Amino acid sequence: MRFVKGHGTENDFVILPDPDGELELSAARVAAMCDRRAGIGADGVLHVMRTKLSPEVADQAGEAEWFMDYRNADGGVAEMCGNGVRVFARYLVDAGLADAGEFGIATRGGVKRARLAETGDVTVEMGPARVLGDSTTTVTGRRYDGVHVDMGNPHLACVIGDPVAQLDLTHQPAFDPAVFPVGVNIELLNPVGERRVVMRVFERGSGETRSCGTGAVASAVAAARLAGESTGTWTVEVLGGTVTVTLDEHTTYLAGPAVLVASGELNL
Ligand SMILES: N[C@@H](CCC[C@H](N)C(=O)O)C(=O)O
Repeated sequence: MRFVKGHGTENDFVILPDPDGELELSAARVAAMCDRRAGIGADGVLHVMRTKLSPEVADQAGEAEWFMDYRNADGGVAEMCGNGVRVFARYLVDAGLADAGEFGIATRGGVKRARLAETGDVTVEMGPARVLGDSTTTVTGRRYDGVHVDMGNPHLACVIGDPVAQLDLTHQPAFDPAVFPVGVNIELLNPVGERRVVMRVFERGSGETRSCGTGAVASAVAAARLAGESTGTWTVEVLGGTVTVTLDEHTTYLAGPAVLVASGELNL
């Protein structure tokens, strides 16, 4: 079967075009594709299906022809992926499945509108960031306070005093399963200037990744709260580059590069 490989600030994905939903995408198959030694290697899979043929999101078909069925590297299903939507939009336009400009993409977290700029950047309206309270995480024995932010998927965004560059994120940071019964994506961040933060992330289902779009929005929300702000544009530096997050009163936007790097035939 045909695949494309792409990334958004080095959050990388295997894209699987399957318009009519013929592919049996088991968790084991996804995990095998995402394996960085025995497979193609990726943080997740973007399964491309027609919205109207996907019962989970068929109600979004009037606003979005294509459904981004997102899977984490461990094979688990996720509601949303911010960098994934940006790469998915780039793929749809390159494959001739959508016209450049603005269009909707169906996700388990609702329809997201994407816009491609001539520079190659893709901006996505991510919808409102819902702040649901506070919680904590523990990384190598140190406890950090954070904000629980729902971006369609769950986040705990922690503004910390320690430099994030020095953190060991090779193991799952501890979190409160009563607050996050289906797991959580954990962001750790330092403010480094006017509306500018450095972020690292440990993603549910993938481990530490080099970027996370929904996590960048959650981080901007946490940093803005600390600064006593609720709107504005924030620059989020991640290991794989830089993304821009705009918070307005009713919604949020994520912008940054989205590139396709390879395509080929997958031996199932
Ligand atoms: N990297 C993504 C988020 C992918 C899903 C996440 N791991 C989850 O399980 O919620 C992004 O760019 O937002």
